[in-house]
Amino acid sequence: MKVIEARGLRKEFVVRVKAGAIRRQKRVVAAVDGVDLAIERGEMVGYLGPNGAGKSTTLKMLTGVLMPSGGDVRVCGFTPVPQRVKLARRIGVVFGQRSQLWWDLPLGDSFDLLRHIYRVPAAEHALRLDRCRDLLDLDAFMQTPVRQLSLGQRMRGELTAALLHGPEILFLDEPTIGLDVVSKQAVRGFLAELGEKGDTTMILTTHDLADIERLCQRIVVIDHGRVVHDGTIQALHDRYRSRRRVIADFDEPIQTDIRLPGVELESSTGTRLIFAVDEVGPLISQLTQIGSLRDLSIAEPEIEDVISRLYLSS
Ligand SMILES: Nc1ncnc2c1ncn2[C@@H]1O[C@H](COP(=O)(O)OP(=O)(O)OP(=O)(O)O)[C@@H](O)[C@H]1O
Repeated sequence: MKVIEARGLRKEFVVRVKAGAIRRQKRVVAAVDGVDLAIERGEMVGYLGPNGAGKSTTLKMLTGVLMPSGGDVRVCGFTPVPQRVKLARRIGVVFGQRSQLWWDLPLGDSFDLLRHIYRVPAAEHALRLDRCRDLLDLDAFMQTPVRQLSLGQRMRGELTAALLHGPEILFLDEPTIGLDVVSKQAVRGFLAELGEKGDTTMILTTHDLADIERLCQRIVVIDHGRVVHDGTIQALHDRYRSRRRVIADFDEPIQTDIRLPGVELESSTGTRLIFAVDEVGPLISQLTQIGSLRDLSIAEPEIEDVISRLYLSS
């Protein structure tokens, strides 16, 4: 069952641009320019794109914060802006840059208030909160006013706040931005576990590709407001012919003129040779013949490489 369906989704903004020394002219820019999106229940989708590509604007339209300029959109069967109140009960939102907590109240009091706002039965609320307290280690700062929390603590609080009413879809805009390594791992681990249960759909924007590798089976890449890729990470590697790297270290400085189909020498620095390869086997048998091999490692293609190539080419 599809929980998000968008066809030709579009958002235009009117901006003022310089036209001469003093004069400013109005110009219409399409931040989102005809996006089609169909997301099934339980999917975890990474929504990627360079700065200004239109990611946040899309999420704002899907969550009922912004009115689209064109196209059709349904989320959980609702049209987001006119049915925003009904939709709010079915979705959870975490915008890394903004808070849904009460700054002056202890974190735990924000959770109580949210229970009343969403009218969640006490037992259900307690069950979900217990789980978050446990998995996100909240106990040490439940009584701390939100304004005194560190960013990592606050983000764990934000995630909890977004989940207490049991949403079907979780929208996450940069959920790990600015977090240290440990907090990032805690947040990713928590989201991965939530995703594995299969009843929460997640759509997440991030510039941290480790989030995507850990969490998303599918990625949608947007640039200049248009979708330029929609599929698995593997499909992206296939499309851009991402190749594995073979790193060979020799006991003595070495030069080689190995020529094999699908093998390219990327760098040669003294005792180290680095190759980009389609197939590892034939190269390795040649390497063992040309010198005394000290160490050999094979690196899988980096998602960063392929995404940056995609941004550059679109
Ligand atoms: N309220 C607004 N008024 C005018 N232009 C806007 C407004 N909001 C966004 N834009 C423009 O729309 C485009 C898309 O912005 P958006 O915030 O959706 O990008 P993004 O992909 O989320 O970027 P980032 O990765 O930097 O957060 C940008 O060019 C931005 O300047």
